[in-house]
Amino acid sequence: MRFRKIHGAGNDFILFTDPGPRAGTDWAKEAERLCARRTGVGADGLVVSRFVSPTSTVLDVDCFNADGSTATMCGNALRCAAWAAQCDQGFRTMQLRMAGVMHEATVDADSVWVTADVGAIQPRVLQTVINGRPTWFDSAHTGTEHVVAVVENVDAIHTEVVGRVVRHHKNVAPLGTNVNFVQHLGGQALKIRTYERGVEAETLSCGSGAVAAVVIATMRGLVARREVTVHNEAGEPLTVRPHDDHPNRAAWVGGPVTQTFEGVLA
Ligand SMILES: N[C@H](CCC[C@H](N)C(=O)O)C(=O)O
Repeated sequence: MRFRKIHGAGNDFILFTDPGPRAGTDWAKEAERLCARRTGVGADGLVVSRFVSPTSTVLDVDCFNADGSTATMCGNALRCAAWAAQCDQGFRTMQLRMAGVMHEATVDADSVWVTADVGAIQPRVLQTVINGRPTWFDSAHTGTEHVVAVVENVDAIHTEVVGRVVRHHKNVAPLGTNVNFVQHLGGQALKIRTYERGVEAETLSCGSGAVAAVVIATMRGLVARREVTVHNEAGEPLTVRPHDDHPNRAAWVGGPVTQTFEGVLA
């Protein structure tokens, strides 16, 4: 079976495009096996993308985290699936359905954009001590669970240590959460580090996390409600801007997509 190894601004995936019916495939188990960095292909997640019909521009996209859990939303996986569809079929705009939610996508020369729904926001959902300082996290649902702490310097944080504690905090049980640390760089620019649930590690970028960061930074008055650049560990920033038709309920997130290689499973 052929696959693409592809990343959206450093968030890397094993992507299967139109893999046929494959009725017996346990994709969750395959995600765990193939995402393993040493014994598999290595990735943050496994993505299966299928056109709903041969003539349609609608794709069904399933995303599994490296631990086999299902991601209800993954902005970077959607961006990678849209890039691949453009590459294979030539469509520049399409719709992508993930976990029953429809997303729009646009493929430009150097960026791939997808929409993320913005749901409930809960200020001060939990507090923990970071480097001796009590720090609040706000939550923002952007298709999946995210909490965001605004800090002075994201580079001073032991992301994996704090991320793991917050991810399991009783106030976000039983689902847990993705954990974002955000620094305001001034103007319309943020810097982010994300600990991802399901990968159980820091990833180099996170689309829905970038949207959550912008939602919280806007709520706190740090940035204005227009385009924001979100710098990440990959050094490949994502751009987040409000959706033109319903700016309070959805955002576009865009940035680079890179195919690293294609392969055939043994
Ligand atoms: N990296 C993803 C989010 C994955 C979410 C996943 N970790 C979960 O909540 O299950 C993104 O680009 O939006």
